[in-house]
Amino acid sequence: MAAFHGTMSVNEEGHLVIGGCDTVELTKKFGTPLYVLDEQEIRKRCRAYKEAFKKRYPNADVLYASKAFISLAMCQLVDQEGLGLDVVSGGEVYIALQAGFPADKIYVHGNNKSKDELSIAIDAGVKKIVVDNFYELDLLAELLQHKEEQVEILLRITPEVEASTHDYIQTGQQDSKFGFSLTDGGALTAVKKAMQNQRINLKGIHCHIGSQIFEPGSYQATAEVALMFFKQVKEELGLVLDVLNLGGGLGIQYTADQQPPDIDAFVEAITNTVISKANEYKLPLPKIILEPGRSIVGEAGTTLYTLGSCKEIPQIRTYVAVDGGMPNNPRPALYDAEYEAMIANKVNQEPTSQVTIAGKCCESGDILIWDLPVPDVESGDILAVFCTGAYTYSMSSNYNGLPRPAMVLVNSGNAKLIIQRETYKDVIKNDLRLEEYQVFTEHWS
Ligand SMILES: Cc1ncc(COP(=O)(O)O)c(C=O)c1O
Ligand SMILES: N[C@@H](CCCC[NH3+])C(=O)O
Repeated sequence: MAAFHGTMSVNEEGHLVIGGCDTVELTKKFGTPLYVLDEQEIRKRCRAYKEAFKKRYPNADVLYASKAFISLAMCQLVDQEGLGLDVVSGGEVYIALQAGFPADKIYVHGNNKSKDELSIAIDAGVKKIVVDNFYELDLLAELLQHKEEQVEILLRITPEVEASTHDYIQTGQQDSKFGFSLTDGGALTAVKKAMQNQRINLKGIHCHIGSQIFEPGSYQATAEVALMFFKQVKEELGLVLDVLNLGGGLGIQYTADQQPPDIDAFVEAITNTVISKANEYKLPLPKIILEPGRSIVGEAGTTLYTLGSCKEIPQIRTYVAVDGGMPNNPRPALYDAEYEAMIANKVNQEPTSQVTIAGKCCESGDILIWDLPVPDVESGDILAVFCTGAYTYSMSSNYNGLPRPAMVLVNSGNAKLIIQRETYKDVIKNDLRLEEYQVFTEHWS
């Protein structure tokens, strides 16, 4: 049987319970597919990061990487827990500000920020920018000529550390679209350029080596590279950098065979390396920033689906389809991501067979789980897919005209609807009819 996560348990009816809520009852009230977020689990993980630093390295900030999952309620929750926010687009800045997230705790990332995105952020009081490339440095300089403000920046460098994870989510290797290169001197040139601009306050360096990573050693290697660069900047340019942001990326336990380090051990490994290397290079201890996404929200999420059609191919395979699929969770199709799941209304029943869980899209690749052990199943049963809090809703689409599911935040027997289910009307809310298009062309001529 798949292992429980967070506050999960089973009740007398043999139903899966999350945050004190019977998941079968949740589906009756809110329909399926339904994303369920375990509030206590999210808060616990935010606190674990904060605590891990507080007891051994207080000069640290933890930012939640909102790309994993952002919504108004999630921003509020993260703010209540005292974390900052990593955003990656004008849209994410907008959501954060609409949620009332403090602008001075937001960091703007991205490898191709537009002038508008930068300008809107700065005007709204968001003044911490992680600069990725020379184009952006020039854009920023141009923008700041017409503004009063000074901005704080970190320069993203490519540490040339290859983390062990799926190729699509590795970002620290030399051949990567992200960051200034160390080997061709680009990173040092960027520092010089930033130092020449009075409106730019260069605080430090950012590195992010990828996502769903289990080895603290990859972070230790990254910290070593970054601090070596701090040393070079100090020796060659006389500038002492204050901030080292080592990105996000700590992995989670999607399946029983995956063993991520716990948050405390992960932070300990990083702080030990930073302390020892800073001492070795005679540098003051920098502020450390981490920006976890998946390890905050991933295991806290469960997606509930209703089982529908079934196709049995004797001696080969049985496909059972759910009422969602790749539009709500594109990760299996994109990365061959594996998930564990159980039948939420038959938790105590022993498996009798294996079935393959298919989505409802017109794609053979729309398979959520291959060969899942299940008890006897029938249409109408509820499937709970675990660890779907990160990179599911945030990467969802309306493919095949499917409305996005609703989301509830559960805690102590209460379920709060934090994202409404899209309607068919929502699916066409931006569409215009041909005659409306005519109106636009007349406008331009
Ligand atoms: C710059 C940056 N920071 C933080 C994150 C968050 O990563 P994760 O969700 O794996 O913690 C990402 C995504 O990989 C990222 O690109
Ligand atoms: N979207 C990826 C992770 C990329 C993280 C963003 N840099 C995933 O679902 O695993």
